[in-house]
Amino acid sequence: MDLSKHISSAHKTFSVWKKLPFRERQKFLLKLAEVLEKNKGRYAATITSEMHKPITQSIAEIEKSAGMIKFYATAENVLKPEKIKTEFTVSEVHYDAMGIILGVMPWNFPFWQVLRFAIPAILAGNVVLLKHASICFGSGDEIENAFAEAGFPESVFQNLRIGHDEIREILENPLVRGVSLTGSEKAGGTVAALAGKNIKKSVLELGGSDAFIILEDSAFEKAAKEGPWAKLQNTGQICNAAKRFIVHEKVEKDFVPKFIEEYTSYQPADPMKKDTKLSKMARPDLADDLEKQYKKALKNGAEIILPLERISENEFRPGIILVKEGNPVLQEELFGPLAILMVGKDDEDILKLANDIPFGLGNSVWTRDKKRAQYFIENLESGTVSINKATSSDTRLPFGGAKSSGYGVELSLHALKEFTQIKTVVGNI
Ligand SMILES: O=CCCCC(=O)O
Repeated sequence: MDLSKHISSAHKTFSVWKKLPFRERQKFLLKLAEVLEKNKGRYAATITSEMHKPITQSIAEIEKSAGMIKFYATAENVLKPEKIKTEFTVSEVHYDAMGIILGVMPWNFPFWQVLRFAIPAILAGNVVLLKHASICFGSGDEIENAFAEAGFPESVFQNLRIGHDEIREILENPLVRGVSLTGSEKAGGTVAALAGKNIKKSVLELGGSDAFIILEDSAFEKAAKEGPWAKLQNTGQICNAAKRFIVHEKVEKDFVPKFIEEYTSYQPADPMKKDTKLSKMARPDLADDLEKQYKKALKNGAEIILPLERISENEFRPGIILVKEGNPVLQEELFGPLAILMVGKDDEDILKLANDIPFGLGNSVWTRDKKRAQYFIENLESGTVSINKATSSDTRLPFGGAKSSGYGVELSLHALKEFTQIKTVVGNI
């Protein structure tokens, strides 16, 4: 592929797009949201055929994406110049568009992840190149076509059917000013190093192993109902899924049977059927990795609560293991239908278990006691803390990670500033 052709076309468009007023750019977004709503059945079928997500979850992904686009289409312009009081007649902060931004995006939410990065970047006046996961090139094409159908100028958004090797060439091009990556820690480190070498801004949204903490004073029946969904939607392949269920020892006996009952209602089935809640994993090699982690956990003392049963090359009956501190599997992300259960003796112990991992995306705490909730809010090391609800992203609120889960912010009005150049204007005129 002639990358320079795509980059120069993007650059040409950038010089016009960045000059359009914020409100004019927003009008294109409203049309894009309409296109998504109109074509949602087709887009959802593409997602499911490419990465096997149950069809109702693919539809929900398109609906959530359309809602997010509408949020930005009607958002306050937080990028207008800010006046600062000084002794000068003019002192202002401007937020200038940066240029071409590359998105390196994963297969687990083939529309949502791409759009939640691209929309605020584009609304801020940038243009976008996409390197999608190779199993989701069809979704990438659909997104590019959706921009065209909504009437965006050509090359505001381009899907490049390229491999990892071309990322270097793109980031070395001086017209490309930044990169946003959602994916593994390994991919994030590699791409961020390339960006750093070329002095380009990067935003990283990486893995997680979030805790779902159930204290003895909580509405634990509700937690037992929501917990399995928090773990198993998208067949457990979500960065901010609840991956470790840390239960207070005083409620273990009440919580665990209810949790297992709900958990076993998730069994793999045809992803195209409307009542399917769990499906195949995206690729057989990912199922191999999960099975290896399962075996490693057991070898290091984990106990089986529910066995992880492989029933085809990329399909499992979901499993649960009871894991104790020190098991090396706790330092890894389990990206699939295998949950970890841990038991803590008091709040301090539970907090220690929750934080003792390399990641920090979105922990969830269940308690009726405001003081105890406050203790966890202040001390959990993660980008999000959810109280008495499962963690999930919300367009209106910032989304990002702590520690090895990444850096930078997506969603909310904060994301609008991620790919802007702050320009200080000061003096007398
Ligand atoms: O893998 C990360 C997916 C994020 C899903 C969400 O936005 O809730």
